[in-house]
Amino acid sequence: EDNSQGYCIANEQSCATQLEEEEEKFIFYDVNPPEGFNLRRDVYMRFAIMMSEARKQGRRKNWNLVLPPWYNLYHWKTADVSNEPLPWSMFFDVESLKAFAPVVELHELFSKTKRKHFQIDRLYVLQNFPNAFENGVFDDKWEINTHCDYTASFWGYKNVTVKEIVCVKFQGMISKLWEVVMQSSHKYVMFAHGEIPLHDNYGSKSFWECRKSMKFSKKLIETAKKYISENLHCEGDICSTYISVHWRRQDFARARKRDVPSIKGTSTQIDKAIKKHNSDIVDVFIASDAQYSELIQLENQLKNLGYRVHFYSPTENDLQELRDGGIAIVDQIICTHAAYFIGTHESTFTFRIQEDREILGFESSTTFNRLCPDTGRCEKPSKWTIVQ
Ligand SMILES: C[C@@H]1O[C@H](OP(=O)(O)OP(=O)(O)OC[C@H]2O[C@@H](n3cnc4c(=O)[nH]c(N)nc43)[C@H](O)[C@@H]2O)[C@@H](O)[C@H](O)[C@@H]1O
Repeated sequence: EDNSQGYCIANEQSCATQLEEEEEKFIFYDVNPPEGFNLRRDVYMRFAIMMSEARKQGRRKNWNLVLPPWYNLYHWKTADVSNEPLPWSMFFDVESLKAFAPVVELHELFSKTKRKHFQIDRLYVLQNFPNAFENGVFDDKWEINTHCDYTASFWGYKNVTVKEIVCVKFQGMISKLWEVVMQSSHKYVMFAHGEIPLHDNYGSKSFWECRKSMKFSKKLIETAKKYISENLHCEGDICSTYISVHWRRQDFARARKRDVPSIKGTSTQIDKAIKKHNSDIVDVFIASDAQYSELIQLENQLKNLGYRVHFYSPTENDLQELRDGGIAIVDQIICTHAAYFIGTHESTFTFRIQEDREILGFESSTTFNRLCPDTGRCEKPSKWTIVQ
């Protein structure tokens, strides 16, 4: 450092450039490939809060978080939509994210550095400790693991590589990750398995501030609002005209039979909930990943009970423009504005809808409701209410 300062005095122009370069550092992260979109949103929040809390404390002001492009998500199955890495602006209002934490899109960084080939200095591969409760306690801790085997992939970019890979066993709060970051003076540091570090304070004031900053893109909001206005006859944020259901099927219907109802059980529960909440409601909006044949069965059963059933069915054009990820968000926004919402047990897709309803100010009894299995126990959903 002394040397570089000496150089700076001798040559002011490069001094400025050099210091500026030294100031800006970047954290990249990635998430376990099979994880879905809505868990990834929570992982983002952990990193964004880590950055913003450090800044609030007047520390690490030169560090920025690189938003990992959305690439090749397991649940995005529309085959004929081209499979390229998507920026966050496809789904979110990035200016709003930036107002909460120092984040940058990967393509912004590419254009800033003007390089054809981008090399990350060090990649830390996070791993779980084999025994989280060693000696009966869950301590926050980390340690370098010399047994390390990892094939890195960088959101589909062939021109991104890494100089050095280090495996780190990690458990505990994400703020502890700064200790790992500060191991070196590198400029570009990446974490794989970003889902391993936990929130410092789940449900705290800064949690909700970050959550509020995760506004969806204008395009997605407009698409959902147009659908609500045309099909569900509501113009405002808090609609009284329809109820919404997130009916998660696929792997949930196969592997979580004890948590989810049959198709018949679903229609019976929806009918019961409407009668209890407001028997004047006839419009039911269903968001689902179910197969077409299952949707038709549910629709017929609800029709027989006297309801009008609505699904958001994108046109080919919508699908090309919004992609699977955007279509799912439109479903979520429509669910968010309903008079009453029923979700699926332990689905992060449902959790994100519940959070948005908290932000809009719905009565929590209209939000924290779930579909129960046809028989057996049905635990009430946890109420993660907003902290202002
Ligand atoms: C058991 C776990 O469940 C986790 O799912 P869970 O939390 O529901 O929620 P997500 O993590 O978002 O993953 C489910 C994905 O399935 C699609 N999907 C689910 N429900 C709907 C819907 O109502 N409408 C539309 N359009 N799409 C839907 C969507 O792509 C969504 O991101 C998975 O991420 C994990 O990989 C694992 O399978």
